[in-house]
Amino acid sequence: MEKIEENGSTEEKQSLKEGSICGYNSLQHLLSENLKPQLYQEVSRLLLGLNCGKTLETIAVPESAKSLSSKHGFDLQAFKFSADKEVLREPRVVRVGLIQNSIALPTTAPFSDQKKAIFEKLGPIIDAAGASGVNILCLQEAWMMPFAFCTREKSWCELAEPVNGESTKFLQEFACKYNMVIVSPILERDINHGETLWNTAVIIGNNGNIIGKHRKNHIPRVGDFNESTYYMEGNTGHPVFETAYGKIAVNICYGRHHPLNWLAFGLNGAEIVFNPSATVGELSEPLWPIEARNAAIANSYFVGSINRVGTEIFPNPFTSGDGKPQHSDFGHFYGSSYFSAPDASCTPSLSRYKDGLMISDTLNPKSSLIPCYIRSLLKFQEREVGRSMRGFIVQC
Ligand SMILES: NC(=O)NCCC(=O)O
Repeated sequence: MEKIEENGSTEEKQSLKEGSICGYNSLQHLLSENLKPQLYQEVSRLLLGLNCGKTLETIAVPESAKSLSSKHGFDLQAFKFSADKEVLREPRVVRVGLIQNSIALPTTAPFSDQKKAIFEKLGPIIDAAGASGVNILCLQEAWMMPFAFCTREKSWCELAEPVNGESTKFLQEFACKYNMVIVSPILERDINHGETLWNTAVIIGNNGNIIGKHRKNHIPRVGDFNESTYYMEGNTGHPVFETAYGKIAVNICYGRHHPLNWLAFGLNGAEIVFNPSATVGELSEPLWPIEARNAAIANSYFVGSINRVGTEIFPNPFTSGDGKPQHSDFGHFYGSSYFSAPDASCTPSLSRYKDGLMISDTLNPKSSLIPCYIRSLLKFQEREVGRSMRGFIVQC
């Protein structure tokens, strides 16, 4: 996107409207457009780290994925984390995808139309992931609905679905078509237990089978994020799911602020942990590039962080008991999805305001040649902390 005119106030208004940073779609874009190439390289080295001593390599995606991205206007980026080759084992490369998206219709549209429009919008992005050979794909938190929890209105509960509901069925087709594991974070209605609502990630296997589910461990009660009106604190512990491509776990949104969540998933053997989120600039943007990346370093696994995009405006203004005037939106969901690796390197982030697909090749993080920054600490954690915690952890 072109930078808009130098006039501060016009720039500011435009940025607020679309969610850009002064006209740029990401911090990396802002820096690359304004710094001399050599300076940008240095800043990038410090901001994103180096993988095997080098800037992270990009990978080629097929023309069909590129044309889906330009036709449907979503950001598409693809990278490859490397490691030294082992002599006795082939590398186990897992191609992972993250999707961020805005809602597709105004929140005043009939619920069924809203959901259908999100399905339609996601189809081409999932197709691009499939065409690019993605093995494991993760969507954003509560991807099948607007993030209505701020409103505290009961009607939005209607959008909740059973684990094997409409959204799962929609994704099962893609899982089969592309032999792809899909992590689908939804608002769950537990029809077998009094219709209790949960914030749940459904793990769909590469044959379209349901491998399992994980329910969000920690509910935010911060400003507009009073989500406890809608769903319960999860009761699934810290499961790790054995998929055809590797062991994965899901630390849903607010759970990323709690180091023990990350540790527990690591102790249970996760190789890749996803953090599907819905979070806004004012609240968490300075934390966003730090927490997941730190978790990858501290626990020696890869992390895929996903945040939704856009500003969602609700029909009835609401307050959140925080003394602030009533308002009709949460703020801007700033996207910026990215991957982090155990050696402290990370990808640039996706756009701050556009839908996007981030692809990255990861390697078996337990391989002795993955440049983990603190491998010995992980061993210590497994031995000392694991001994005392294992009893509490639900193993899949
Ligand atoms: N959905 C959710 O857990 N939001 C929390 C926002 C944050 O802490 O970044």
